[in-house]
Amino acid sequence: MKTYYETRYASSPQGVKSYDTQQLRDEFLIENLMQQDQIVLVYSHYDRFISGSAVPTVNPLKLEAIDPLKADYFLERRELGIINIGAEGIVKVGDLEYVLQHREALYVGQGNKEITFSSKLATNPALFYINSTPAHKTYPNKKIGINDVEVIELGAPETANARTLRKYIVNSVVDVCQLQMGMTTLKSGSSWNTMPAHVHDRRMEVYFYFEILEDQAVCHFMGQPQETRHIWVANNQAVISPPWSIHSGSGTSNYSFIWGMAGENLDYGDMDHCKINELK
Ligand SMILES: O=C(O)C(=O)C[C@H](O)C(=O)CO
Ligand SMILES: [Zn+2]
Repeated sequence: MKTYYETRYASSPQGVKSYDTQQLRDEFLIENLMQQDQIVLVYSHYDRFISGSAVPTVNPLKLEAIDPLKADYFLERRELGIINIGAEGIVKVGDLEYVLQHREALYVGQGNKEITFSSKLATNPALFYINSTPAHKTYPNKKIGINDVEVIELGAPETANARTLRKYIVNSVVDVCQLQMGMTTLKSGSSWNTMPAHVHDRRMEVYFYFEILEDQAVCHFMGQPQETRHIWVANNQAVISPPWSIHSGSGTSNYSFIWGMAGENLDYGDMDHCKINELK
């Protein structure tokens, strides 16, 4: 089977208070991304956000509609964002081919029927990370190269949170219905992402962690600001963040992550920041 999918339902903050470690992981952690020769998709009931991956080697992989969509094709009522974190790959949309190098992205608008993923070299494949959200309108497809992104430097070495944030799929770079995607890379010696932490009840978010060194991990924090929980995350794993939850992490070494979100608005800056010394 080339496409594997699973569904995750929404949890209330009250319910999550009593979750044990395994239940937290079952509900919010996505452990099986970046499987060779497979498309893996996780359909979340938070804003009907899909997170997934495609790792083609010898043969191309076709993005097919999954049963929860009850659609004739995947993008019938959806838009798609793709970021390649592997070697050179090609995304074919209808008759058009988009070559994506390492850390390049593609936005694909609603209504495109045929999407296939392939790698230039089967021995050194592309690693496509995928996010998709419901869409009401078709916007043009757009490749986003490393020079097209908006770059922000955040944090400081003194507070162990110096990092570079790159906005790939935001409405100042590409027209979208509701999807936003970007990448954040921690500077050497810094460990904390998204600290000070925030919530945005208007949008859910998914963090996909990569470039975590072997034998290292990131401790991801979630939950309401005064009722936090943690989930240990390994390389190429993602965490679903409900709209009511903080999403922040501290690594035992350097790492990067791709954030993707959707919901009520396209305002990246719409966040309620939490006071660090008031977190519980
Ligand atoms: O390091 C950060 O700070 C982030 O990457 C924050 C995310 O972009 C985010 O949570 C946007 O809402
Ligand atoms: Zn956020």
